[in-house]
Amino acid sequence: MITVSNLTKQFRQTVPKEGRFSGIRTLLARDYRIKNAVTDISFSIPKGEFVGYIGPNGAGKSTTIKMLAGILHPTSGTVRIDGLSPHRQRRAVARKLGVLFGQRTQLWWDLPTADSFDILAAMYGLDPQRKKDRIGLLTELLELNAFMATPVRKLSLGQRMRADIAAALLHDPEILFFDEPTIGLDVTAKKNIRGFLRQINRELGKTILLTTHDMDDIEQLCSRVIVINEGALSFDGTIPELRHRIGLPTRMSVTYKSEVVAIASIHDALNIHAIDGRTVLATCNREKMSAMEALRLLETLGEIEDIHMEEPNFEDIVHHIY
Ligand SMILES: Nc1ncnc2c1ncn2[C@@H]1O[C@H](COP(=O)(O)OP(=O)(O)OP(=O)(O)O)[C@@H](O)[C@H]1O
Repeated sequence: MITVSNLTKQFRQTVPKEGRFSGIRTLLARDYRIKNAVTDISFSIPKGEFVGYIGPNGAGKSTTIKMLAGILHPTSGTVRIDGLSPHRQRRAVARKLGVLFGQRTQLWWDLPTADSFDILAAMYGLDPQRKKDRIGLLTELLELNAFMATPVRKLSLGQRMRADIAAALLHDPEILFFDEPTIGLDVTAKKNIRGFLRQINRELGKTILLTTHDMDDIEQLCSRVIVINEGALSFDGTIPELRHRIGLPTRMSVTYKSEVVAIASIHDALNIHAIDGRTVLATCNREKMSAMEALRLLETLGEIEDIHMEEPNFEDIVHHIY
């Protein structure tokens, strides 16, 4: 459904001047440098998949999305959406795509929310019955009823995001690009938005590419994650595969019934980090040793009263790949 082959985007950036009147001199200067925002990335996304597209600030995520949506033209390489070029067949591709940029709204700020849907429906050429059906379905799905008559500028951020998601879905596109749909939301609003995104993928069968800095979004929603770093693709696979690749150890805190005698090491895959009276802090490499084996070895140090195990969290794993 989405095929990206050797995609590259370079920007020409002005080299800033230093010293007196640097602002004006930079404006007048003709010195440029080439910035490789996206370098030779390839991936394909089949219909119905929910893919997280992540990377640190400035990694090239928005630049990629803009090329996928036909807003930017690649320096080299190709993008195909159902076999079509987003840049050359922009209109046909626009019918297949819904795009949301969480930091900006595509709704009309001073108009009631419903009026924005009317304008968008006219732009997409929806006939009156189709428009009624689509707005009815999306109002129910995204719980928009309470604020359809409210001007967009008066909506809470969570309401505005729901209205923007509805706007992206109005023409019933097959593919959705969501760029930071949970940015700035409180925990409850985030949970709600995640619920809607899950429904849009699972119940409406839409293909979703999600960009976010919130790793809970990725962990809770995406079956696959693509990581981009300094413009280059650094990982493409499932979350368990990413955990396996980074292989961070499991942390264990063990409390014994009596004080533990200091010991340097028990096994290569089981590191003892600290012993404090009756408590031992250890890490276990789960690639090399099961939790049961670790427990058996820890039992050789004394009678265990309590044990607390902490799997590496997804944020730490991602931090290692960035
Ligand atoms: N129009 C432009 N002209 C020049 N450089 C640009 C332009 N757009 C983006 N860049 C540069 O390309 C790089 C990638 O930017 P991009 O916005 O794609 O990153 P991002 O991964 O979306 O970052 P963030 O998470 O901060 O939104 C950055 O170094 C950015 O400064």
